[in-house]
Amino acid sequence: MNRSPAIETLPYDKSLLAAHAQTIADNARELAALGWTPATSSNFSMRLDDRHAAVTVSGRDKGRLGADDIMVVDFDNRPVATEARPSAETALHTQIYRRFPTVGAVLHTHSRVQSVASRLFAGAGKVRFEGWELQKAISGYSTHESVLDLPVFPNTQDMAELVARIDAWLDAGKPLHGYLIDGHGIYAWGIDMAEARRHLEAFEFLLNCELDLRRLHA
Ligand SMILES: CSCCC(=O)C(=O)COP(=O)(O)O
Ligand SMILES: [Zn+2]
Repeated sequence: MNRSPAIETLPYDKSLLAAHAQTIADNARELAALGWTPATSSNFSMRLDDRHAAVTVSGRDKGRLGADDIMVVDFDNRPVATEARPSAETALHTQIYRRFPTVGAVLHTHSRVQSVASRLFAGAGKVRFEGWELQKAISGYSTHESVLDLPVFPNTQDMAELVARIDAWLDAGKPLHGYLIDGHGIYAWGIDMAEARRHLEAFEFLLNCELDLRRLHA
C-alpha cells in the first residue's frame, strides 16, 4: 500500500522560528559581550504570530545560544511541541505581545547600570528622563523637550503579581516603552529586533547619564 509521508503539523511557521532563533542568538551574543547578561541572566523573545513567540530556554548562557536554546510558547505561556522549560519570566514577554499587537521582539537584560538604577529609583517608582536628545531614540518621541518615564516595579518571584502591576500601569492609560524591575534588570521591546535593540540601548545610555549626574552632584 502506498502510504503518504506523515505531514508535520505545527501551529507555527517552522522556517520563521529558525530565522528568529538565529536573530535572537546573534543579538544575545552581542548583548552578552557588553556584559549585560551575566551568569545566565536575561531572556529574549520574538513574535511568531498572533498566538506564539520564540523565547529563550530557561537557564542557558545567553552569550552562547544555539537553535536548541530557543523554543516556542503560546501566549498562555505553555511550551509548544517541546519538553524544554521556557524562561522563568516568559509571562512578562507574552504580556507585551498580548497588549501590543505590533510588538515583534522583547529584550530583558541585567546590566550593572540597569541594576543599580533600579535600586536608586525604586522609591520614586520611576525614572523620569527630561532634556536628553537620546529620548528621541524611543519611537514616538520627537524632541528632547518631551518627558519620558521608565517605571520601576518591585521585584517578585511571583510572575502573576508582576504581570498584574504592569497591567495596572497600562490600564491607567500611562505610556509604557520599557520598565525596570527593582534589583533585577530592564525590559524593552519594539516592532522588530532592531527597534527593540535601539530602545534597550537608549534606556541604558539614559540611565547611565542619570547615574553620572547623581555621582557628580554627590
Ligand atoms: C541567574 S538570573 C535569575 C533569573 C533571571 O532573572 C533571568 O533573567 C534569567 O532567567 P531565565 O529563566 O530566562 O534563564
Ligand atoms: Zn531577569
